[in-house]
Amino acid sequence: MALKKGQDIELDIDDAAYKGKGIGKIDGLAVFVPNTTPGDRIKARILKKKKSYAEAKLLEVLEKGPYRIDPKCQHAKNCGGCSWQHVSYEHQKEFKRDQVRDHIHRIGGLTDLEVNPIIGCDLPFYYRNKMEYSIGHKRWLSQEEVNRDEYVDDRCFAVGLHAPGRFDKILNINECHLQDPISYKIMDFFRQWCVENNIAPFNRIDHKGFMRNLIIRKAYYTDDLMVNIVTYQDDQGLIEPLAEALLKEFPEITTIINNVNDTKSPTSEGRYEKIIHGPGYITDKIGDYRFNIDANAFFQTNTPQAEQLYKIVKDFAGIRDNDIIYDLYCGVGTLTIYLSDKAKKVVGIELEEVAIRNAQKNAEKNNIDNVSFVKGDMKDVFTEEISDRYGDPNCLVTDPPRAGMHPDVVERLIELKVPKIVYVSCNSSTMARDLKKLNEVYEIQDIQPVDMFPQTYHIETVAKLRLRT
Ligand SMILES: C[S@@+](CC[C@H](N)C(=O)[O-])C[C@H]1O[C@@H](n2cnc3c(N)ncnc32)[C@H](O)[C@@H]1O
Repeated sequence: MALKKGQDIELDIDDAAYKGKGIGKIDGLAVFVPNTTPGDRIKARILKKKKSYAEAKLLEVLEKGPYRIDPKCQHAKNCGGCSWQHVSYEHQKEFKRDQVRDHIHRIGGLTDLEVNPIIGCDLPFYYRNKMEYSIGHKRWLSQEEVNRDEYVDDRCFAVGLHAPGRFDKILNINECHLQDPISYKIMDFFRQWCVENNIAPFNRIDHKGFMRNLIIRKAYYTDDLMVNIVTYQDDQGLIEPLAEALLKEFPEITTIINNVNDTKSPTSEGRYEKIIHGPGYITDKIGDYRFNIDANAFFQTNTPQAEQLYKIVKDFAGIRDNDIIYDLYCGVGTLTIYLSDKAKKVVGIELEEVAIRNAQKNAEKNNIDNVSFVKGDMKDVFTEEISDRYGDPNCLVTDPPRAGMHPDVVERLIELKVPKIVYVSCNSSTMARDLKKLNEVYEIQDIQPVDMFPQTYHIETVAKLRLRT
């Protein structure tokens, strides 16, 4: 049967594909369908047809597969935030491990290597320490509303998450189970207050309006709770009564910030910020170290699981007293600092100026004096010059962004012949590509997936490498 765009089909889902989609086959052609799980029999509509695959949207589950459960959240079907809430957590973990194994074997060519069972999260919900809600003047319609085939007014003060792939439409939510429930309660109160007080949502098309984002950060180990209101103008006459109302309703709030982004750029980081209440930051902990987290600072979003991840990195690094460790792509230096207690010296390298400044502040706050930070693009700064300044590393940790390491950086690692390497990755496909090359010189001894983001398809993987003798 020749499939066509717009055609409705019935399909058995046989496997879980990358990015949380289910996959079934029609006449040998793979069809990818979000919100499905192996064992489901479904009705779906073809959205895209290519030579070697098709993409479809779910219309109806005709028979539920054995892994399917009812999602906790009423928005799960329409929200891009969670792609696997309809799958039991036990099976989410299995699917994630299968994905890592598939990448390591198929892309990395390391077919003899087994992948360890995934380290799951004790808290499969309410684990995020930060939620960034977007505000818009139009809401995303649910599938049911679209199917009703009648006009629905989508204009409103919408607060929630962006609809998948849309910068101008917001899925207007009133619950989200990824952060402590106080987060969506604050969001709900905030929306109601703005509507009652005629505050205009920011319109991303004509760049008019006032409210742009609401960001909530809640520390895991302390009671610190930050509300960061991102606006298009600096108008304290509007912000102050809102802050007062928030503090009256939620006395748990420890700090309120107003970030003013008066540019057209969609970023939630303001050109400047004002502290409306409290110290302007929250404090959280990883291991024995404390970190002050500003409104715009990066911090690992799942605090207890970041600690699990760092413990594995430390274990795979097998640190000795005299080790000089390089921490490539160090971000704000949390891992650099975590690794510093036993090593002689740890050198963090990172592209972003602001992250480097935060890393230095974090080291000072924790009284750590055996760490240094270098700013620059890895492919340009990770050179002999750094070795001349700090000594050749005998242990190296690398935690690149999703794209993996630049080929020049991989080449440099091959040249350097570091005795011990630990590779941390949020994208096992690019990690597998890099490991394939590194395998020429380094033996890949262990692959450990860690689930930092339950309900989503994201997965962290840690690999242990040793120089071949
Ligand atoms: C996955 S994060 C690292 C997180 C960090 N290891 C931690 O545990 O918090 C990747 C980091 O790489 C940085 N980065 C991205 N491209 C880079 C490049 N070309 N050179 C150096 N750093 C880069 C990003 O700014 C980001 O901080």
